[in-house]
Amino acid sequence: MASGAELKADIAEKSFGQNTLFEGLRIEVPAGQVVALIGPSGVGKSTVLRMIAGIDTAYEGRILVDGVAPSAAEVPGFVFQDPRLLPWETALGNLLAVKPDLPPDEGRKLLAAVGLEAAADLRPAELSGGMQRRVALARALAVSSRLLLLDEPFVSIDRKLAMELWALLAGVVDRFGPTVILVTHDPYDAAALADRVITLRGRPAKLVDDTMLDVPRADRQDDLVAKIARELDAGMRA
Ligand SMILES: Nc1ncnc2c1ncn2[C@@H]1O[C@H](COP(=O)(O)OP(=O)(O)OP(=O)(O)O)[C@@H](O)[C@H]1O
Repeated sequence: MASGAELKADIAEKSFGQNTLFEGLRIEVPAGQVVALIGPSGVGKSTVLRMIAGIDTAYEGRILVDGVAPSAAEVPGFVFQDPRLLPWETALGNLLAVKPDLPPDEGRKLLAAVGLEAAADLRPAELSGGMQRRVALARALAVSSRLLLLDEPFVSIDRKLAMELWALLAGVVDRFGPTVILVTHDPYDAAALADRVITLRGRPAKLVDDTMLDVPRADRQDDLVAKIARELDAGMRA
């Protein structure tokens, strides 16, 4: 199994005009860790992801992915709030669109890993919303199984579907071992999935909490997830 990427972010300053989002924010993530980055809307979570991905380079400081700048590192897999699939491509075609050299058999295996072996040749309009989100996850894995950046992938879906997707993502993590940064404002996502939860708050945003969740993911029953989520929520608001 390929190991996940190692991340080191030392952001001296990140501003949009007069709006200083970060001043002295340091986050280090060892290979293969699943980190949930939580905090209120507008605190700067998505901006952190864009900087790690090398999409946003307008900051002072240094981000290293496996010891090199994001622009020189392997492109990460990105999952957005909405699946953003190409409507004219099949599920498999959507994987090949971002990774043209992916052998189709490998693409089918990735789709099978997210439970879509029978849907590889269907177009997005023929897929349910949950299935489209699975394709988006398989597409991210097609790009990289070493670093997955997930930006609110469970937002605006009901809890039942979110729980299905949590289980799916947990399976992907167990199988492929990527480093994952999961941005969410919902502490339930973090409680269900993360090894570690980092809470950001304020403007400029500070790292106000950094907690390891010691109970293995597979052993977190619903009531424990709810309890951890309540504690995280209280910490986010404190
Ligand atoms: N391209 C941009 N130009 C100017 N301001 C921006 C830009 N991108 C983000 N911001 C501002 O930076 C702040 C943080 O935005 P960001 O999207 O990173 O927050 P977030 O924590 O991910 O919020 P949400 O949970 O609502 O997505 C916000 O005040 C936003 O308006």
